[in-house]
Amino acid sequence: MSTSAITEPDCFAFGANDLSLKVALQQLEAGIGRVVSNERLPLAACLGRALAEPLTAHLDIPGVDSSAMDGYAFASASLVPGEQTSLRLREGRAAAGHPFSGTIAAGEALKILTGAPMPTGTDTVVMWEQATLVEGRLVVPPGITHGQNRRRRGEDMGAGQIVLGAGQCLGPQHLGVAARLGHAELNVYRRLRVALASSGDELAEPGARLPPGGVFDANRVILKAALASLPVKTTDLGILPDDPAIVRDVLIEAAARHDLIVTSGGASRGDEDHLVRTVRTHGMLHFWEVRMKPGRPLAMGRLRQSLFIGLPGNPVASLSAFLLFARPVILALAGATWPPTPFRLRPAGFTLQRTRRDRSEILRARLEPGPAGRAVLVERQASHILTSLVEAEGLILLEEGSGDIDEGQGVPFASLRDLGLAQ
Ligand SMILES: Nc1nc2c(c(=O)[nH]1)N[C@H]1C(S)=C(S)[C@@H](COP(=O)(O)OP(=O)(O)OC[C@H]3O[C@@H](n4cnc5c(N)ncnc54)[C@H](O)[C@@H]3O)O[C@H]1N2
Ligand code: MOO
Repeated sequence: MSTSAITEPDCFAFGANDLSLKVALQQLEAGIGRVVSNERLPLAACLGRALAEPLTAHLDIPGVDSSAMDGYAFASASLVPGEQTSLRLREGRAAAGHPFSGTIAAGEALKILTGAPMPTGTDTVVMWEQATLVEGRLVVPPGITHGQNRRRRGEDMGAGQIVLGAGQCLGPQHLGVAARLGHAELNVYRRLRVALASSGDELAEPGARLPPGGVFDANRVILKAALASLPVKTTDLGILPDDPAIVRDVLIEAAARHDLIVTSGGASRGDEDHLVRTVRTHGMLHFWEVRMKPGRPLAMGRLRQSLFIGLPGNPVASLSAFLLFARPVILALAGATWPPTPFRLRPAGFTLQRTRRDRSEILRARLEPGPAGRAVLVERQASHILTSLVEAEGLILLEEGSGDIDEGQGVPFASLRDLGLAQ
């Protein structure tokens, strides 16, 4: 597969270990590049893909001046200012797809339907509800302005204008823009090949019998669903046991066929944290240990041809780290533009004494109803409390160094939707 602007062999190898969240994100944004090549696909298959080249309008849209309403077209110069005007109604009509071929003279009007090209000699449309027909003549009330109800040629898209930038992830509206310009295909980047695994002997598949001390695997379900909205093709590697030989074989095999391996669990330094050890032994590993809570044990590296992101095991930490770090990285690897920060200041509906200012804190919050929309914290904030992400509408990010929070003070809040969760 041919690639260009390929990511450095070890693109995570900058200022590893003990980074602030802000610096870590800045370094990733600067250091991560696309690793996928491009292909031409029919429009319907382009949904969710990143556009590989800018899309420039080669036509004016609308292609001609046309009517925005059902009514009557005439020249505004035919109207008597401040008074009602009687115009001679011409035979025939202009309809969408059926232009009127004649010319409308001064003092005349023609029936016109929404979307119809403006007949020669006309520049203004009165809606039929506002006009009256009196003995074959059209009476137009005062107050109709020049150009009213007329759509101008090229006012949506002008020929030569860039309407979609390269790297744009294509949603239904973007496909619509391409279709409106007459494109049946687009040049898009291939999907990033992502392998996803969970790790830990305690984990069991939902639906299976739970052994004593077992935990149903929630992270893989969450992450697979979150990946589904990105331009990736996910391979599910299942649950990796706490067995170094198996972990090694599965990861090395996956590395040969994927651009990126994403795992959760086994990311810290416990006896059974084999994932990171495998990557360190057979590839390159950077324990980032980003100064944030939750999500500090965030491992990044490379295993053979594949990049590696090791997310922490606690479900809230895993999803927060995925949304803040893995998602933008995946988008960039897949040729999409790095997403702008979704955090916006909201008034705090709480007070908080910050005991540790040497790390960023990610808190789950919801917005109070009403125009003020104060952000209030959900009650339980520990990183194993998965239901906190159901109670929450979004995350508050308190950067390291920032002080206590007083009620009413602006705090950076991003909705889960803006962070990339579809629902
Ligand atoms: N001595 C230290 N202990 C721990 C540290 C530390 O810095 N020093 N960090 C703590 C933090 S913070 C976190 S987060 C966890 C992360 O550790 P791991 O990534 O190695 O995660 P595990 O130990 O495998 O699991 C942690 C926790 O999460 C549960 N888990 C794991 N995977 C899943 C899954 N797929 N679905 C649901 N739940 C999962 C697992 O059962 C554990 O309860 O380490 C702390 N310890
Ligand atoms: O990442 Mo750990 O979950 O901070 O608690």
